[in-house]
Amino acid sequence: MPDKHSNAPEPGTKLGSHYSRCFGCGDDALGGLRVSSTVGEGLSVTTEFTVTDNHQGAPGLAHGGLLALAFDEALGAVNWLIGAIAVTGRLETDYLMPVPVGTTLHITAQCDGISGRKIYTSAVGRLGGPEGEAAVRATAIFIQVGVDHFLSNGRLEDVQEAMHDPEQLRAARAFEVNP
Ligand SMILES: CCCCC/C=C\C/C=C\C/C=C\C/C=C\CCCC(=O)SCCNC(=O)CCNC(=O)[C@H](O)C(C)(C)COP(=O)(O)OP(=O)(O)OC[C@H]1O[C@@H](n2cnc3c(N)ncnc32)[C@H](O)[C@@H]1OP(=O)(O)O
Repeated sequence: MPDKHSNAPEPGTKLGSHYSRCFGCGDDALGGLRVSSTVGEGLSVTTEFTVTDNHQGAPGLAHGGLLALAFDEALGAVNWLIGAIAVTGRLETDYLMPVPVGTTLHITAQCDGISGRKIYTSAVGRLGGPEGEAAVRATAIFIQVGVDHFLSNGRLEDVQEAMHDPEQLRAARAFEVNP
């Protein structure tokens, strides 16, 4: 297990968005999920995702791909706690129960271990409250990358815009990154 980063936020802290145009958590992403994660105990976070009319895959039911997105976001937020910049290498989801429109999925995500650049994470999403029945489970492997991953692969105009966004700089500082 990795150590918690010395500058990791305290339990109960809302992490905010890591990028304002992120379709999972950003305020500037049209139609995005806008989920936010809160630091939990140890190397865990909690994330709530309320399913709306816009998230349907079948009548009245959430689309599995959007649920996977919410989990990608929750699992990715765990990396804040260990101060690692990482991208999703693998994401696996188990859909245990249908998730109806109007319900809130209470996701708890945690770090399970680290090996070289690989960060192993897992999460469960419950309906009806944080102690409710498990509806979705997910595991993911994040791969640690340097900031050059974004600088050399991202679209230049978006990278430049992000570098002038004070919120992005705040997120980058949390990772001791100087963009
Ligand atoms: C402009 C300033 C930006 C500043 C940013 C600042 C802060 C960022 C902050 C915040 C983050 C906070 C929250 C995040 C919330 C949500 C996150 C969403 C994340 C995403 O949504 S992100 C998009 C989807 N994601 C991709 O777009 C990845 C595309 N991909 C690649 O870019 C490469 O593929 C890469 C880099 C993954 C690896 O490439 P590579 O060449 O660097 O490394 P290599 O292949 O050598 O692998 C090294 C070791 O990882 C193992 N490994 C590799 N791939 C694996 C896989 N798929 N499954 C299992 N293990 C895998 C190997 O087996 C080896 O393991 P071993 O060492 O044991 O052999």
